[in-house]
Amino acid sequence: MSFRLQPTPPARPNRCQLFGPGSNTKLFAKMAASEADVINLDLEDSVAPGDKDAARANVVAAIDGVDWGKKTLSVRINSLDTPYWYRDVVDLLEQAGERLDQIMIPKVGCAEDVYAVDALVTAVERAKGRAKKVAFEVIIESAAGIAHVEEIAKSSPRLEAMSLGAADFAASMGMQTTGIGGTQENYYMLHGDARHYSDPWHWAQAAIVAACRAHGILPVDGPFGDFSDDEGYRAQARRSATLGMVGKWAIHPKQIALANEVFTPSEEAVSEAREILAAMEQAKAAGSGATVYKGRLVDIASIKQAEVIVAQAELIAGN
Ligand SMILES: C[C@@H](C(=O)SCCNC(=O)CCNC(=O)[C@H](O)C(C)(C)COP(=O)(O)OP(=O)(O)OC[C@H]1O[C@@H](n2cnc3c(N)ncnc32)[C@H](O)[C@@H]1OP(=O)(O)O)[C@H](O)C(=O)O
Ligand SMILES: [Mg+2]
Repeated sequence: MSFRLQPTPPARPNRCQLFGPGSNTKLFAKMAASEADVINLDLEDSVAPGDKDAARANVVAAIDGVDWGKKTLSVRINSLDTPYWYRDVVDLLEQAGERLDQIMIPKVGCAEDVYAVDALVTAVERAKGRAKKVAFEVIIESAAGIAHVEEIAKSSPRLEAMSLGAADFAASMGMQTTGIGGTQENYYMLHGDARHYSDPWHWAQAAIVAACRAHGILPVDGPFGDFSDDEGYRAQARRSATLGMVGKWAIHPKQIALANEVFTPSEEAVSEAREILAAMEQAKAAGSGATVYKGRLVDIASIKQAEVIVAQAELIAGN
């Protein structure tokens, strides 16, 4: 470990972020009753330009009018290249109560984007005497966003989470696809006659995870558009979890259980992690820094790996 210790991310469950358009009030109670850890009420791309004002008013009313239980409640504002975002921020913080936990800033391209929202949020919070500081989450979904991912990750003490937005990211990168996440038919290696599919999202996800882990932010995988494809969602989510992401978006209620399943460590994984910790306790008592567990090496680094699994399980069990 560096002399500068790796900061700890917020200790709250973030296995599934369920989205719903702010213009569709019929969904709000269903979202609140769901098993998602985080709710994202959307003012951005799922809301048509003509519905922006009504959606904003719906969301302001729903923040206090709906019982969101223990969920993290987040509102996605419009991006900084639109005329809508400042009104989103001002109305949310002037008119909604303190139940609002988080603002999601989409299409962040540089640290200054977050700085601008922070300045406005801070001014309105002070003017209104709001006791609770609202947190931020950002979406990396452009070439600029991924190029500046580390400076974005350290852009504000309000920042708690960062997601990959596969659709806008693909468009910004000029990728030849209309799919939102998942396997891409033309992204393969040929070995003889066999096609071996690679993951075109992998490098961006890995960059996000590294930036987040370096700065104490939760890395989250974004949407998977084909909500009729459970196995495709599961496979994408498993890759994300293996890389170090803590959760994934759901754009349909079908996807909530899938996310919760993948991002909750299995009983088997937790008991194996506890066995590794016990084996290392014995090794340490015997004056050794390494031992053999089920025929494989475990050492002091294995303690930290096992602690990640146990900590994830305890965090979820405690909520
Ligand atoms: C890609 C970029 C993004 O911006 S993703 C995030 C923004 N998108 C959204 O917020 C879309 C959210 N989803 C929906 O609006 C809908 O799910 C839908 C339009 C995709 C489908 O709705 P539909 O009603 O047709 O679906 P049904 O199968 O009939 O619904 C069954 C049942 O579930 C209820 N339902 C539907 N959606 C939700 C929801 N989001 N939350 C809670 N409940 C929901 C529905 O009302 C039905 O209920 P019932 O009638 O059975 O009581 C990204 O930025 C990028 O760039 O990548
Ligand atoms: Mg987007």
